[in-house]
Order: sequence, then C-alpha cells, then structure tokens
Amino acid sequence: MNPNKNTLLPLNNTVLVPGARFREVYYWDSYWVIKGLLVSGMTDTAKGVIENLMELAERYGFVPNGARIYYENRSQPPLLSMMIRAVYEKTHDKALLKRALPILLREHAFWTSEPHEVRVRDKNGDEHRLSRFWAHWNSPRPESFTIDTHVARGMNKSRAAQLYHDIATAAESGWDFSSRWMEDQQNLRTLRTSMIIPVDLNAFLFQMEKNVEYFASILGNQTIQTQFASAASDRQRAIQRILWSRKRGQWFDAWLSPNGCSFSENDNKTIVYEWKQKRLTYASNFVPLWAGVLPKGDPRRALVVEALNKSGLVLPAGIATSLRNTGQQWDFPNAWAPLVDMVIEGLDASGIPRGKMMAKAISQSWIRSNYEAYHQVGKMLEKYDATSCGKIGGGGEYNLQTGFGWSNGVVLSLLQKYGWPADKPLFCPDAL
Ligand SMILES: OC[C@H]1O[C@H](O[C@H]2O[C@H](CO)[C@@H](O)[C@H](O)[C@H]2O)[C@H](O)[C@@H](O)[C@@H]1O
Repeated sequence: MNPNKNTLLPLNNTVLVPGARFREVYYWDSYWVIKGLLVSGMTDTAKGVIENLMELAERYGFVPNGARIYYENRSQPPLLSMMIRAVYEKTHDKALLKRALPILLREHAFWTSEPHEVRVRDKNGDEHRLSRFWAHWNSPRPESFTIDTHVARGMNKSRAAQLYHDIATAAESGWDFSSRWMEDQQNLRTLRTSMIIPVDLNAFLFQMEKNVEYFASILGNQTIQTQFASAASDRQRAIQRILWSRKRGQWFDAWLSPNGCSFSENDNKTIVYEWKQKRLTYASNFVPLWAGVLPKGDPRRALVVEALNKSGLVLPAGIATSLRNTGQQWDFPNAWAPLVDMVIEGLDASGIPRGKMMAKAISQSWIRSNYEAYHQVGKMLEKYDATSCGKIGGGGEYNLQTGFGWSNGVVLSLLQKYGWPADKPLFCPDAL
C-alpha cells in the first residue's frame, strides 16, 4: 500500500476491523474485539492488536479514533490500558507491561492536559480536575463532509466552525451522535460536546490510573505507582464531588458554563469553570460502577443497582442507550454491545445479589436477541433495538452495519462467562 495514495495508516501487525463500512482499526472497538480474541484463544493476535495501537500512540502521542489519516485530529474512549490488563491477566507477560508503561504515561498526559483537562470547584470551594472530549478540528469531517455542511447550513463562519468542532468532538466520545451532547436534546445544531464533563470518560481515566498503578507495582516502579495511586484517588474524589448524585443513585454529566468562570487560586491564569449536572438518563451514567469508582463493600453500590433497575434503560432485549428517541444512533431504542457489556460486568462485580441476578438476566436477553437477529439477517450487527428480542438497530447518519467486531466479542465473552442453560430455548420467546 502506498501511504501517499491511501488514507489508511500503515500498521505492522494483524488488523481487526469492525466490519462493512468500517474497514479500518477503531480505538475503543478494539477492547471488545480483544475480549473475543481471548475467548477464542487468539492471544498472539490480541497482542498484535495492542501493538498496533501502541505504535499509533507512539507516533501521535495518543491513540487516534481509527487508523485513517482523517482520524488524526481526535482520539476515542481511552481503553488501551484495559486491553493491556486483559491480555496481561491471561499471559502474565511482563515484557508487554514494560513496553506499554511509557506509552500509557503519554496517553495519560494527553487526556490530562489542556484542552482535555478542565478545572471546576465543588460546593465547598475545593478545586478538582476532570477531563472532557476535545477534537482538534473545526471543519466538516472528511468522512461525512456533505452531512456536516448540511447540518451547519445558514450558520456564519465562526458558528459553523464551532459546530464542526463539537461534531468531531462527539466522534471522539464514541457516541456520535446522541441527545446527550445537545443543548435541546433533539437537534444536532445544538451540539455542545466540548463543554461537557462526561461521566464515562472520567471513569475510563480512573481505570487507566488504577491500571498504571498496578502495572508499575508489577514492574517495581514505586515512583509511578505512588503518582498514579494519588491521581486515581484525586479523580475518584472529583467524580464523587462533581458527577455523583446520591439522591438519584447514579452519576450525571456536568455541563460547563461558557460565561461563568473564575481563575484558579493556585495559578491565576487557569480558568475554573462553573458547572451544572444535567440529570438525564443515559447508559453512561452507570459506567463508574464497571470502572470500580465505588470501592468494594461501599453501600452506594446498592443505590446504583436500584437506580439502574428503575431507570427505564433495562428493556426486554438489552440496555437502551438513552430514554430519548431522536433518530440518532446513540439514543433510544438502540442497544450497543459495549454499553451492554459494561453494564453487565458492573452489575456482576457490584457484590449486590440483585445486581448479579440482573447481570445474568440481561446477558441472557442480549444473547437471545443477537441470536434471533443473526438467524434473520445471517450476520452479527453493529447495534440492536433494546425494546424487542431480535429487533435490529437503526438511526443515525449511515445504514446499519454488519460484521461486527464488538458485538462478536461481547457475545463470546458472555457465553464464556455464563454459558447457556440447557433447558432454555435460544430463540426469542414469541418466535418459538
Ligand atoms: O463515519 C462516521 C463515524 O463513524 C465512526 O463511528 C461509529 O463507528 C465506530 C466503529 O464501530 C464506533 O467506534 C463509533 O462509536 C461509532 O459511532 C467513527 O468513529 C467516527 O469518527 C465517524 O465520524
């Protein structure tokens, strides 16, 4: 392949792609692809997937959205450390950790420096640092150029540039697109992605910090171990003070005020934003349970399990992404394998008996629905519809894609975890 005539970024190891339209490596998809590879005993291939991402991170200082030239302006949800942990737990390969550590430090610096990192104060006036998504781009996305220019029609140059930035930033979040990032929760023209502190991103960064602490402890690097233990505990405190709602038993995204801000006491040049939780229901509100933000035995875990149970997101065929049907793909009624997996794993690890039961029940309805849809379409799908067993997903700017990397990975890992009860039919109840 001639890199001057192709948008693909060259990689040195086996490449696994999501499928159909998506013929290149994607960052956060790779975590669930690796889960599937590990279930299939393909550990070396999984290592190769990680090596590809590490090479990209060495080249750019972060892992790009995907292996295409037009994805160089942004990353995606940072799950590299989770991929490394999954492979390490199978192989105990210290050489992998040794190679990964400096790369993870660079990736951490990318997410914890401006403009990704922002400062906010809690109700007691204590200052905290949390991160947001932020693409370095303010033009239409090359891969969806006509669509983006259409969305920005009639806007003046600077308003359009701001919108293009928030569109690309939504792509960095992996949730492209969702009412979650819209001021009025229905119109793409009101996207404000870069002015939101997202729950899931900070949960992923907490995990990254805990993983780096763990890897450093294995490698005997006490300085990094201590530094990251303290980074994780700072973020845990910030997540609890800014994003948690005890009353609602879940975490909510915080919206930054573009006008309301002051300067940091420690350094009078850095902006400290005013913020407000937007208390809307999204599957991402429950990601911190998966990421272990609440320690083992913490009574708040039971509140989260109860809140999820009553959220309206748990439906007959999986977990809905949101409660709002906007026609966007990261909204109701779509159910996505990565979100379903994080919810199931979080419930299972909660230590709450009801949570464990819910995890198993959601897993069964998900496997059934995937199986039924496979039977109808002959392929695994990118997303499903949570409202009814076997129903396929839709919405958004492109047609439903088949293949599909993360759906395959999640179904394999759930089958490995729970098996399938011999006395239970695999087809949807009303299809029998
Ligand atoms: O081409 C449109 C957009 O497509 C990608 O996003 C969607 O597919 C990815 C691959 O499965 C997935 O990681 C992402 O969560 C999906 O929303 C791409 O990541 C976007 O940057 C791109 O504009």
